[in-house]
Amino acid sequence: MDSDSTALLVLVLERRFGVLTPRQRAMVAGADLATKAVWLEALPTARCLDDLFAARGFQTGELASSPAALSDLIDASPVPMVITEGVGDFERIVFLNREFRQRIGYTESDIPDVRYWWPLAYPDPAYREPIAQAWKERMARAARDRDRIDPMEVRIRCGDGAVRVFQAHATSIGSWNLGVFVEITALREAQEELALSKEWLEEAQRIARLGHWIARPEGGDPGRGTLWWSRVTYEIFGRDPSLGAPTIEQYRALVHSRDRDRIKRLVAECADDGHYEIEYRVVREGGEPVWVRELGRVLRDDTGRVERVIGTVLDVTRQRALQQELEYRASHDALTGLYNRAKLQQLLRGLELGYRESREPFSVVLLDVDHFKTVNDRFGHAMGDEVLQELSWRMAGVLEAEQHAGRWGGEEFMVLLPRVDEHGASIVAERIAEAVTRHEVACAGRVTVSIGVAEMRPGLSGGALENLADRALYAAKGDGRDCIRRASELPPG
Ligand SMILES: Nc1nc2c(ncn2[C@@H]2O[C@H](COP(=O)(O)OP(=O)(O)OP(=O)(O)O)[C@@H](O)[C@H]2O)c(=O)[nH]1
Repeated sequence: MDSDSTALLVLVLERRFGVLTPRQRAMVAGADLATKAVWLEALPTARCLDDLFAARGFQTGELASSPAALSDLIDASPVPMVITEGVGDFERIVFLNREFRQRIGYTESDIPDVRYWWPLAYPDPAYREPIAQAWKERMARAARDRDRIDPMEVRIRCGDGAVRVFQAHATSIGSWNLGVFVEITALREAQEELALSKEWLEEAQRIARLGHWIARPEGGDPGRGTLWWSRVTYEIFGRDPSLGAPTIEQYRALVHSRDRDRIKRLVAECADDGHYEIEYRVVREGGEPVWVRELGRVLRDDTGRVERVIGTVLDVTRQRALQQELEYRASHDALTGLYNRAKLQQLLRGLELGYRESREPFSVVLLDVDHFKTVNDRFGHAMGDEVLQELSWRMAGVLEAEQHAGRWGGEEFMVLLPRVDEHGASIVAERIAEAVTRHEVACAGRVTVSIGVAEMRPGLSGGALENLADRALYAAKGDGRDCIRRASELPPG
């Protein structure tokens, strides 16, 4: 009986406080029944094992000697407990403690043996049968080995109709079995709620293309260490989650080589509050490029070492593409694909500024299609459009990378030539004229252009330079068209 009471007490204590140390086990084994009784009585109010072992003030010879007294103590346990006798379908309910009766809502008269218990606790046969089978097998094994069963999670329909979740533990003591039902309904509900919130968060992040992550640098070096990524972060970076979390080095390998150092610098130099924001390219496996916007926060310890970096990552590939398209449309002529007037003016301002600061020469070429009205009148406006497109491509084809061609308006075009003087500009103009007139343009036949060129000079504004080129162009028109005139050769005025 004494070893049985020790086993019982150890079980009860471990359910409440976790696994006992060998010293604590020895204390329990060495205690007489009266002391054990005191401990069990103090169990509901004890905060820790030391509290319990310090409990005094309850001594009755009766408790020490009577098995009935032991059931009184079990009755006081804050955990639902049941004492049964025998195994299998004939497992007889001997005793249900107060907590069991109150929480699970049945009394001994409701469940004389387990055959009554199963249908009450588990009304759905599809759930009941495997549970009953597993319980019987475990109890038979526990009885044979005088051991405990592996705890089982069960969803019990209680007397009040509510389904509660318990972790059922049991141990066999002689011909008796002690079942202990630790309720984990709140835990499971919280876990389910958490899982659901996680699922919703993930779904919301998937819709928004937004992931989050935590970096734990090694030795304060943000370039080395481990990362935690949310599921959507894996999707954005195109990494298979089954490969596990990447190291910081593996993450850096996914970042476009031209952006890596920019990120490193930003993290190292970010503002006092630790926040930073950056857009960079990620090259996914297979080479697919993705643009991301990262918002991060660097957390440092008291010595200033980087402890953690946390942040979000947003896939902005679509926005980037849209932004690029808008920028393209705002700066390019829809018909010819060359720069539009606004962009030419902006480039002209830039060149003018450079000239003022360092006297770097540049020239403007202004070009107008000759008798273009006739093309429209003879072949129609659509053919006129085609002629303008064809001329644009021919013109762009003779220019170098930094030489900018654009449509100044109607059938008039401008070319900006950085680091080119008027002489160089007239050579470029000749090349353009040659490219335009060399072949006939579709069914419009041979098309010619008149060109004016002008070089930036001290005291001129960009607008005045453009006027000069315009005057040179008019001179070319006046001289019979299909020719080039330089501003420096114009009569004064
Ligand atoms: N098809 C087409 N025609 C255009 C476009 N923009 C302007 N034009 C036409 O270009 C013609 C320009 O005519 P004018 O200014 O009289 O000049 P021109 O006929 O080229 O004569 P010169 O410049 O004196 O040689 C007009 O008929 C405009 O309608 C365009 O985008 N497409």
